[in-house]
Amino acid sequence: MTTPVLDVRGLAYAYPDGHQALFGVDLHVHEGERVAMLGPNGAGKTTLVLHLNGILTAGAGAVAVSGLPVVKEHLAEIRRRVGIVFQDPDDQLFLGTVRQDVAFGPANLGVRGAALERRVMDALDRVGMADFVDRPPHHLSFGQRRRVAVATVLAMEPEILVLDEPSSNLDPASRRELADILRSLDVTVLMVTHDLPYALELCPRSVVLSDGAVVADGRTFDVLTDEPLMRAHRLELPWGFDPRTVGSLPA
Ligand SMILES: Nc1ncnc2c1ncn2[C@@H]1O[C@H](COP(=O)(O)OP(=O)(O)OP(=O)(O)O)[C@@H](O)[C@H]1O
Repeated sequence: MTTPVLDVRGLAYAYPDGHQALFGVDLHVHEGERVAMLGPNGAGKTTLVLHLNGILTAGAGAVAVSGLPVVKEHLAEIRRRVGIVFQDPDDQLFLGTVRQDVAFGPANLGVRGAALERRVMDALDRVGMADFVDRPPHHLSFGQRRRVAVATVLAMEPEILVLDEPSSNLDPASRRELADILRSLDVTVLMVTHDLPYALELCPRSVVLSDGAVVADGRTFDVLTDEPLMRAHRLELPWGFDPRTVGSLPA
């Protein structure tokens, strides 16, 4: 078996106020997988994500990315390997033009000149935003800003792309277009979402986190059709949506 791109073992974490948010989480994601992380509000999904690039430090257990432990001395390399797209694109776009925002990360890694411009244009091409390179991000629509936020992360050439609620606040066409983009990327994906049809459409595998622990890990179709599991962990399909009539991706 190859080394997982993402290897989370026995991860436990309590916030400084004493609230225990994670209890011994295990999660292994291999190269090229697209995995959805599902779970009710307060399950610990964001807390887990914040451990993946060292924003939070494990209380117990360990996280490694392609074999490299997420610890203080490796943070710069870990942050190159793990690209996190946060729910609000405005957390990631703060410069005057789309070009500057997408160039920011690779420029910090020392990429310069034509190589930097290539990285920027490649990343924008992959999200269909190359025509917007000279525009101020704050003049773009929310959906366009989310795509640029994805490009800022792709420009770092990460080994794993972590997305927090990628479909939230998108209109149906933008939601579908982003799904097409995510499917076309040749990168390992971990996607936190409450949008269960999106998980089914994009991710062959889903992990369910509830009360800080993994309670299911398997084919998305199997998870979404396990009614007792769904009920026990407050997961609800949209009214009228039946995974059986949509089919599923191969595991
Ligand atoms: N800074 C904090 N200090 C104390 N407790 C916190 C803090 N941030 C989150 N928590 C608690 O930790 C638990 C897990 O929160 P987390 O944000 O990871 O859940 P989540 O699964 O991402 O939820 P959601 O689906 O609502 O985004 C919750 O009970 C939450 O109240």
